[in-house]
Amino acid sequence: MKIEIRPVERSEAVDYLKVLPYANGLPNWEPAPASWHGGPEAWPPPRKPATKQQLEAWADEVMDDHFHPQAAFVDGKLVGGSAMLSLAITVPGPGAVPFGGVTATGVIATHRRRGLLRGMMQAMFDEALERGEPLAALSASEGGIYGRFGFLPATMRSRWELERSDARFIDSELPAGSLELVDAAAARQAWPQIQEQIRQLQIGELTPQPDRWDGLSDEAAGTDGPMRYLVHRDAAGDLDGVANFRLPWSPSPEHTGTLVVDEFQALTPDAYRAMWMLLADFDLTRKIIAPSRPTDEPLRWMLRNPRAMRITRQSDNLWLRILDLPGALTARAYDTTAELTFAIEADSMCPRNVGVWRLAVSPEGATCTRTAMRPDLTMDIQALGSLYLGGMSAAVLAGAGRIRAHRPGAVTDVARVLRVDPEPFNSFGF
Ligand SMILES: CC(=O)SCCNC(=O)CCNC(=O)[C@H](O)C(C)(C)COP(=O)(O)OP(=O)(O)OC[C@H]1O[C@@H](n2cnc3c(N)ncnc32)[C@H](O)[C@@H]1OP(=O)(O)O
Repeated sequence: MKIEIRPVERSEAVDYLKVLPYANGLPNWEPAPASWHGGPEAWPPPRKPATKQQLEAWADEVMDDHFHPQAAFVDGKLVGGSAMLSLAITVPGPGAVPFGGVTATGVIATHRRRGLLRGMMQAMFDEALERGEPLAALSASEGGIYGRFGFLPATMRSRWELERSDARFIDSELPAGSLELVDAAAARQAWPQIQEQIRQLQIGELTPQPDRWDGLSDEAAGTDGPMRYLVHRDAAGDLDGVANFRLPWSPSPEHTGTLVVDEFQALTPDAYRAMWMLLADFDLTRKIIAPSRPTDEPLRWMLRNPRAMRITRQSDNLWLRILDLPGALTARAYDTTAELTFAIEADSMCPRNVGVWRLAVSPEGATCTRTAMRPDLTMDIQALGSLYLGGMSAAVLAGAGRIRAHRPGAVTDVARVLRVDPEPFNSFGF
């Protein structure tokens, strides 16, 4: 049996797509909005296998400059594929760091558990390092697969519900500014404007694909009901918030009167408050559901009864992997002056990360160099990826045995250096 792992050529791109679940009409994404919103939609959603024409069109897309597909061949037959998408993520600073986003991954059932994904992952890590991307990231289809490749969650997300009758606010006065329901064409214009400003402010947010909002429409899709679009303008008339929401139709009474907020971004606390005050008290609805939101949602603290906002699901969101340790740690900013020495004992896929490192940070910048000093702590490479954006608690990772302190206070020092507020969040995947 001859195994070959190498980049995909255009003549092989349709074969590459055919090993991926979505090309076969299978669900390939566990936490899809439909399953999260808990509405009447069947799960998995019905999907048709891709047509010949669709496959050819996608094949052209996968040869794009930002998409880097790898394939596994066994005795000359393409049996597995995985790809990295060159993207950027907002890090503390703020600034954006390029990363390789792992996506479109599958190995056919007869060839699984033989190391083919591991081989493709190694090839993608090596290519990302050559392109100068110090990080890799992904959304995981299953939680048990990607830890062994050095990934761990760095952002989380929550699904919550609120009964409309409980949506009473501590301050019921609407902030200055105006709300407007707009059509899809206006929403397609509003989203890139708002998202670009959010991206610069929100740690963990990703650079969107240029066509990200092309699909917004006023037409109904299945039982979902048509998407509705809400925008907010400040007192000067400048756009500062946008939301997409639906009122799903259903023959079953328990699903009627639900308002689902699929996307929501606000640039200011006033826009945030005004938009939620409208959406949470929408006539002819009984319940509001937000399927994918940051875990530190301020709306809870706008309510007279904070307990009324019920988290019904919490999940990992973006999994991060440090490929180039000094490159990654010096690419983000720090608002404190401190020094940390830490050891990474093992990293078989990126061996240059192994060693004892001295990280010296200040608001002016950071250096990260190898040192012969005794480390303050030892951590695994997964823990460092999880801590990198500032959202994960060092104490929790120490409690889990992923960080071992060699002097008192070392774990608290890591938290002081890396932690951010509010929590990092990416509002979409790839
Ligand atoms: C980022 C994304 O794109 S998410 C989408 C991922 N795709 C899917 O889930 C589609 C269905 N699954 C598949 O196609 C395949 O099982 C893949 C792509 C997930 C894994 O491909 P494989 O070639 O079988 O993985 P490979 O053999 O390299 O596995 C490496 C290790 O992961 C383990 N592993 C692989 N898949 C799984 C799994 N689903 N659950 C638990 N462990 C797994 C293997 O046992 C192996 O363990 P070891 O290193 O301890 O020996």
